[in-house]
Amino acid sequence: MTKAVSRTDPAPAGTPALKLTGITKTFGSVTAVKNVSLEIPRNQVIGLIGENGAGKSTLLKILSGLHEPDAGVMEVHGAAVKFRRPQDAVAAGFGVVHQEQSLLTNLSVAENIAMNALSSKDNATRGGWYRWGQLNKEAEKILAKVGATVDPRAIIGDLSFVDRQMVEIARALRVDEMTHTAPIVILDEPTSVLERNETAILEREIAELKHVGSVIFVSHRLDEVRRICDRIIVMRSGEIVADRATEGVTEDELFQLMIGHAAKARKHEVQNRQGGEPLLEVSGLSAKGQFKDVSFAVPPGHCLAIVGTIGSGREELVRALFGAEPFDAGTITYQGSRLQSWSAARATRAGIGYVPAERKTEGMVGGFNGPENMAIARTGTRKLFVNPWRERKDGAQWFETMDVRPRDVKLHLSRFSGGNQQKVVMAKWLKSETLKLLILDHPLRGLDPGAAETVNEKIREARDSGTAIVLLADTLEEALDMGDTVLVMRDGEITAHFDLTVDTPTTLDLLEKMV
Ligand SMILES: Nc1ncnc2c1ncn2[C@@H]1O[C@H](COP(=O)(O)OP(=O)(O)OP(=O)(O)O)[C@@H](O)[C@H]1O
Repeated sequence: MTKAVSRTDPAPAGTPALKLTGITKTFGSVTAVKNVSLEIPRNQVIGLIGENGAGKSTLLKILSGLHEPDAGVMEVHGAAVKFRRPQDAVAAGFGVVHQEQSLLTNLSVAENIAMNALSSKDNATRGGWYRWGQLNKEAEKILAKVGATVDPRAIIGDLSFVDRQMVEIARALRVDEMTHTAPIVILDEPTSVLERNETAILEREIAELKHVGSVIFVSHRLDEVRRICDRIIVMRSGEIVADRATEGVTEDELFQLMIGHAAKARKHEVQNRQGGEPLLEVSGLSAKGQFKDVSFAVPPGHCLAIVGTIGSGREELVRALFGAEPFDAGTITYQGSRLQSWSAARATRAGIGYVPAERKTEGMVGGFNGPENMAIARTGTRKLFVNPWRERKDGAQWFETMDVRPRDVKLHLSRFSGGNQQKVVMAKWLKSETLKLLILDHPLRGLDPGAAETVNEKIREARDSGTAIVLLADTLEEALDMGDTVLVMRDGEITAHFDLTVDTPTTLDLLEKMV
């Protein structure tokens, strides 16, 4: 049961929007959130950071009514609350924007925004009929509040990714209209799938949000957290280890607070790895409406980074290289042979690995444990004849190498934090002895800076031992750091090709060719 809090019954001035005292949540032997106490005032943007598995998602799930804490007290605008289901959290004024977008792409903006309300009784319907005029008007009002200029009648599927994200935020804010409570908006890595230039737009909008309510912002990008947030809370092993005003705290300090030791920045030195027969050669490759006339070559032991905004066609291109999507003109030559009929199963048999961005749906099986996931055979099923003891021993070694936490090889992958799942998906490919080409679609997405460095190190090791890498990086800095060559794509075409052994482009040079 949730005690309703309303603007007509305001809490005394200075009462925090949210107060947690001694919140604890345990799963079996793991205490994911340990005795957490914090206060969030109205009209502040709070950053929540921590390593993979630090307990951020669990805390957010408690705030959004998905988990009940084992102990502790939650107060919203001065009143104690207990959330048993997500609707209780919505009724108390919590709006959540999850990591993965949850909009229905075939419905309009207004319909999606209203959906938050349609499950509860409000004035969106009368006598069972939706009042479209009213829904559109309300959507327009809420969108204006977040400064978005999206047409409420537009179909979600036609919008850019950033616009969709704005609709997600507007929808989260809908709780304000429903409950007349200053909302507490939770943004769980809302920028992790955005390119830097798109992030800038969202950053401005988030800064605006604090005039309406309070914001809890989770991100692994420390520079972004520093720019957007007034205060930064650091979690480590389920506990709050620091709560700092943003002013005067540096990225290095934040990093140290998160992991407990100093960063080991290591700049990638581009060596001249050119030369030798290309392992992969793409010539005039086209797929209608996705990419056009794409040509490049990748020798063994070479990393090709491809940058571009959403809609540049680079995701579709790499999926075509892996045989997961068709192409209708041009040629792919691999190990000297022109590919005739190509499929993901053939690609895998030929030593090509692919780590998809959508790892939850394509990269892992949540109901298998870590070693089982790493042993998944090419067809997506487990091998028929496995030695379970070996599988587990091998898995345990990779858990160590990739620093997967917890080191529990029996635990189903669905029970791991997002970042730790990503490490297992990466290990699955990196451990393959027959790997010749590794295609990585946003391999660092969701990883904390320490884990990202570990994964990059493993990618470099694979490259140095002769594996060719095609990388869709999360950031331009990452593309420049990891790539030997950088290709820029815009609207399906290659707009620039930088050979980093001779060219020294800046992120701005890349950006110019992207937009
Ligand atoms: N349903 C569950 N069952 C068992 N253990 C869980 C469950 N959910 C989370 N955990 C464990 O709780 C700990 C905290 O996980 P949580 O997902 O909150 O981390 P996080 O900080 O959000 O990490 P990330 O940045 O990787 O998303 C981890 O050790 C995780 O394995």
